[in-house]
Amino acid sequence: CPSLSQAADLVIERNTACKPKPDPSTLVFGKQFSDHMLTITWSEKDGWEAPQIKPFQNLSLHPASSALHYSIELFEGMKAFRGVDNHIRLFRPMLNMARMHRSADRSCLPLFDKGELLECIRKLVEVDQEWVPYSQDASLYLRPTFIGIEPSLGVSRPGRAMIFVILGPVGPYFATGSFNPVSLLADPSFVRAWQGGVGAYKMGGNYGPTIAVQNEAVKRGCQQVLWLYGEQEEITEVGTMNLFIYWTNEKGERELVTPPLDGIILPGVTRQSLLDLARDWGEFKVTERSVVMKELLEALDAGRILEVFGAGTACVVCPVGSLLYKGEMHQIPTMQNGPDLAKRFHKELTDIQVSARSHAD
Ligand SMILES: Cc1ncc(COP(=O)(O)O)c(C=O)c1O
Repeated sequence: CPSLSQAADLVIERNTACKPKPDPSTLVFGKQFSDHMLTITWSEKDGWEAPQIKPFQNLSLHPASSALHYSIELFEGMKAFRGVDNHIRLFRPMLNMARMHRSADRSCLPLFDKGELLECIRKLVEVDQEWVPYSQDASLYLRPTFIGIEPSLGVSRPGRAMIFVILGPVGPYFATGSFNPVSLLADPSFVRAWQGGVGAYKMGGNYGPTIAVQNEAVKRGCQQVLWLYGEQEEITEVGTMNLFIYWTNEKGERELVTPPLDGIILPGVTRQSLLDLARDWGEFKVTERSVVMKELLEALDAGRILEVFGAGTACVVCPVGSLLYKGEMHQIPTMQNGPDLAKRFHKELTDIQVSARSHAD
């Protein structure tokens, strides 16, 4: 980085009109924001400017800004938790910084120092620490965002850019006690990402076009989209979650399978964490490989599927109960085979998030 933005240079302007904090039981994802935000601007000419923490406010952008025209935009999604010991912790944040760095590189946005950015984010969370809910069911969602703000309509590498980070409290994905399986639409006529594309990067441009497909899923009585890929109909990921299948494989072994990081799926922090936990337990085979629709349906028919679930920051783990494929609804026995692996992962991960146990990368 030509001129490194340093956390030590942070300028903090405190908000003198802080808002009342919402009741954690009434939170709706993405609608409430805290009192402060972090901004760091960059220009080709001057490099990174001193990071600023300032009152939460609107951005003022040139209408030709490249983020608005060519989707030169990327983001991250991560959470801060208030632990049982009242300490506030981020969950494996360096994995998010590393993913953000890769997305920046692929977006032709300037590279940044991951450790320094994380320090600025930590400081922001400290300034807004009262926004981290005093509840083990709720958390503070962090949305680091990186945009091209080049004031020019030329389709080229932006000469100006801005990182900003906003925060908002979020409630539990599942209402207390419920862990309801979702239904998925698997329709091969829709494609989210492809080989050589940018599916592995968290760019805004990957998400906007999925909304119409999500609406189609709801129209057909499903809650989420299972994205398939290619002639073989490889199973890739679900909505904004990575996918896991727990089954008895063709050799008769108990196995947890998840699609590989082959450039099509997002390398999820939760995905990595489940793989780490399962390998640590050593109780069943853990495999990263692609599974095609035909294999999944054959295994279902043969009664070999134990559980199917999604994994992501929002829900941690989300059980899948049915699959609508070519007009036929297939039931998946997740949560019916006990002991439930999805539930065990959910408990283990949420316990780590609110405890003083290691959060090491
Ligand atoms: C497309 C997609 N896949 C998977 C995930 C899960 O990633 P993570 O566990 O890092 O939240 C997300 C959410 O960020 C996502 O948007």
